[in-house]
Amino acid sequence: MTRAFLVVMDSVGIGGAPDADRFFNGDVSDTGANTLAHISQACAEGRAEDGRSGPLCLPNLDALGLGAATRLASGSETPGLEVDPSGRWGCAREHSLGKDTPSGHWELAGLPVPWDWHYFPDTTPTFPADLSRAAAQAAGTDGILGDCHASGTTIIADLGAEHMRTGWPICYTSADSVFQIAAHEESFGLDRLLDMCKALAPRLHEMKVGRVIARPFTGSPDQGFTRTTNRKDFAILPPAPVLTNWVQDAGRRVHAVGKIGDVFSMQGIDTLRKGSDAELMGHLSDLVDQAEEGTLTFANFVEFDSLYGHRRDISGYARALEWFDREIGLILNKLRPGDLMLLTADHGNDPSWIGTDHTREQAPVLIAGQGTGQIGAVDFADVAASIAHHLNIPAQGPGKSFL
Ligand SMILES: O=P(O)(O)O[C@H]1O[C@H](CO)[C@@H](O)[C@H]1O
Ligand SMILES: [Mn+2]
Ligand SMILES: [Mn+2]
Repeated sequence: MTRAFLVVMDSVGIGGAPDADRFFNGDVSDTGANTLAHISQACAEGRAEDGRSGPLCLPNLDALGLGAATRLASGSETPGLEVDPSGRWGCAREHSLGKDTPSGHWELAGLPVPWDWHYFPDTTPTFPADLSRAAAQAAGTDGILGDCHASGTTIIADLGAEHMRTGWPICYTSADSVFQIAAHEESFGLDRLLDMCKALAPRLHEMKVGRVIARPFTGSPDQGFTRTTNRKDFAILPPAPVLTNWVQDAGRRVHAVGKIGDVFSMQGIDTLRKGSDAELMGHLSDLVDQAEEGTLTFANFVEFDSLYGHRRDISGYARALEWFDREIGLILNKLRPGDLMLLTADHGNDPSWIGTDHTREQAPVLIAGQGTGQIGAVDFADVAASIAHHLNIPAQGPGKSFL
């Protein structure tokens, strides 16, 4: 028996999506977006010097094949990431029609999304009137604030004071299929916000809106407002069994780390560990020490995306990558013979790109513990099939093992 560790570096895309021209940030298509390559180029050119300096330094990820995978996916230069890989490596493309977290994770788990998500138009108001009324009713207020496309940090800066004065929840969306509700943890109440999201979720899921997301924040008009880590996503249930179910159905256990619990609505998950990315790294390290033979550990590190990609903060994204590289190096050293650790991403979020939304890109596939060599260009669903193959359990869906 062996163990598998599937680690999603949220939004660490490597460019080259063949269908990028069908995805947009505002009016601009995602053709040419490349999260990793553009960060490495900015670092090499001295354009990412805030809290760090010089060329992007990712020796552990590059040794696994990150630079090589980026060049394979997109042909882009990756200054600073130039070694010959000693891991198994390749790039993966997504087929689902969304470029968000559920689409990416479900497809990596073997289930390309079989429907078109519902998106709200980039108009104000963005929500149909009956939905806004239902949201106000769920909050017990006379109305809602926002009702538009927005960046989550900008909208609480703009509307946080009015929210505290009126008590009305701030409802907004993005280029993703999401209904987000921001509310103050104390003045509005965290439990009340979570109850409101839970009450609205079935109606939105019925419309094929992928997620209702609680976005609690703290602070004051004088001091400014800050989001807390009590974010919670209420996602549509996957419509068919996914990797986590396959593993459980074979009598094995599944350990989830981070937002994996929310993304799969806890389907097929035995244990869940949450926290900041720094805390999640500790949980992943503990699981490498303790996870039982035959188990799957499935982790997501979200802060690349939430703190830096959406905020278009190149230096911050580079710092996060360099931190992750140092930490994962320590964990890779602890893998046991036969273990597999596969690092990948669910979509891109190029911090040098226009707008604040995700970017359609290919994902890296970096495999530790299973020898050296190129796996080439594969599909997201092949990741699930390969992990099932490694664990010696039956797979479902369209994926084919590259191991
Ligand atoms: O700007 P914030 O609130 O971080 O929102 C971002 O987070 C959402 C869910 O991951 C995305 O759809 C994007 O809009
Ligand atoms: Mn994501
Ligand atoms: Mn995101």
